[in-house]
Amino acid sequence: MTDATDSAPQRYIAAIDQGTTSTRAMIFDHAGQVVASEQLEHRQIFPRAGWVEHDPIEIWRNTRRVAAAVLAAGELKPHHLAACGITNQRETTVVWDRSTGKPVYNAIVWQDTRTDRLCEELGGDVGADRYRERTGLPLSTYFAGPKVRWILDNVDGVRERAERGDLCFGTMDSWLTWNMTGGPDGGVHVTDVTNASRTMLMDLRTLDWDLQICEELGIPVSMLPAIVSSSGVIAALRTGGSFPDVPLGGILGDQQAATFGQACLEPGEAKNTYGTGNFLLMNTGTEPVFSEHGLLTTVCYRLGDEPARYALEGSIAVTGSLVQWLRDNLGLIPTAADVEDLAARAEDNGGVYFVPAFSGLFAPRWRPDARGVIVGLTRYADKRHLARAVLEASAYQTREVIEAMQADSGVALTTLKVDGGMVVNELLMQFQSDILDVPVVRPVVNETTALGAAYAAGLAVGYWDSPEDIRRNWAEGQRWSPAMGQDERDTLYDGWNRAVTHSFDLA
Ligand SMILES: Nc1ncnc2c1ncn2[C@@H]1O[C@H](COP(=O)(O)OP(=O)(O)O)[C@@H](O)[C@H]1O
Ligand SMILES: O=P(O)(O)OC[C@H](O)CO
Repeated sequence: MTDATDSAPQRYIAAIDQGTTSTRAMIFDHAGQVVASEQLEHRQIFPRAGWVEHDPIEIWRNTRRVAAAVLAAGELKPHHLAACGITNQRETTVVWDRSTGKPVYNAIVWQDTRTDRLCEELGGDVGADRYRERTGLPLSTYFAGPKVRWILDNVDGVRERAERGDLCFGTMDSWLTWNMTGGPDGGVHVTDVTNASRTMLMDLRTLDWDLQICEELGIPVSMLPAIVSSSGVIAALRTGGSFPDVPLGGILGDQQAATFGQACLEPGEAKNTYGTGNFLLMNTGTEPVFSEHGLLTTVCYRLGDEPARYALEGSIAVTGSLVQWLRDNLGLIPTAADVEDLAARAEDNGGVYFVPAFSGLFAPRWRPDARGVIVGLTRYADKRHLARAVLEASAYQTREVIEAMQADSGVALTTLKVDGGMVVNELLMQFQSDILDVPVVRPVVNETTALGAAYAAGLAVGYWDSPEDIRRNWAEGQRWSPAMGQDERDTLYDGWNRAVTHSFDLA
């Protein structure tokens, strides 16, 4: 349908990128260029050490606001949108009442470690590796299943309501999809295969819920969403919303969306996203590859009825959020971006290393007993060196994951494609290239997470013809090449590895 007042209306694709730090709404054109973008941060709630929560109502309100604002920013109307996609922070868990839409508890965020004891008990019962063989995931506080169990066990009356069929569980994609397609008035309760693959409840081969694991975790199947492909029209968005009657054509976990948006379409192609955490994913094709070096096996994406594509993933819990900690907890920088100038005022880290094991250590070491440490301090060290150590921590953790990925895949990385909020930091990108000794490449369109969701949605409605359009639209924006001597590289990385050992056994 075109509005008679429009002159040659170009149709566009919208994407909602609901991340750990903020929620964005973006609009893309056929070339994959950003037409408009709006973003709102939400509260990070820390009820006690190791607990991290978000308010689902605040996130839903922010989603509505940025969706309305992005149309206005682009001077567009909803009928200009051919489709909308959703991408989201993964594993973060919401349980809500299907008749009122009211969450029974805050969202428990993927960084939260309150389920550590439950994971120990589950591991003791059946052995941690049993979950990995079926779900591709190690038993860890990171994943949604144990978080659902915590809510059922610890929020009064919730288990009874769940067993009556009154409650819905979902990750952020489900929560937003349900609300955006009508909520209590007909909202659809779905999740896509990539998000389902982060719950520790889905069988990687059948792409369906593993009823035995659901039973072991005491999670009623009635509260689980239906699992859908990452690309395919799911429903029309609610008539009274910001994008009325626009087809919802794609859903992907944000790291899978970034992998898709970076055109990692063939086995061996990989990207690293520098966001609240860092997430390195390598496409491994239509067969899951199981890691021997501490990486996850996950669904990369599934387009319509095609065979799913799988990925090896290295998940790092704390990278960009360490910069937030420097800003919010220590007050050393007014904005996240200021960390670069502060770090640049020191020529090196002065021997200081910061191991940000705030949620334990994820890939490749998986040490839930670890906690954050700063080592190597002398009277010489000051806030400049601390800022540098904060940035270097992202680069060292990324090198650990890449070494594991190369060992698992047998594929030596020749260049690292990067994206996410931290990659505007040129000092970090140069250091990353130095410490890896490979070039680091940032695309012209850095918002590859939202772009990946837009591509999934656009493919579902024929706005783009094939994923090859993604490859054609991908363009190199900036490249950093190694400029560090091998001796310095080895000295720094040895210092990091020694520092990490001091973070163990502190939980
Ligand atoms: N110039 C910068 N240097 C380093 N970190 C930055 C910079 N700008 C933003 N960040 C960090 O990037 C993160 C936000 O990145 P983003 O990809 O939007 O996160 P998410 O998708 O997890 O919400 C924040 O943790 C912030 O501290
Ligand atoms: O919100 P991001 O971009 O940091 O991504 C968080 C991941 O999805 C957690 O698995």
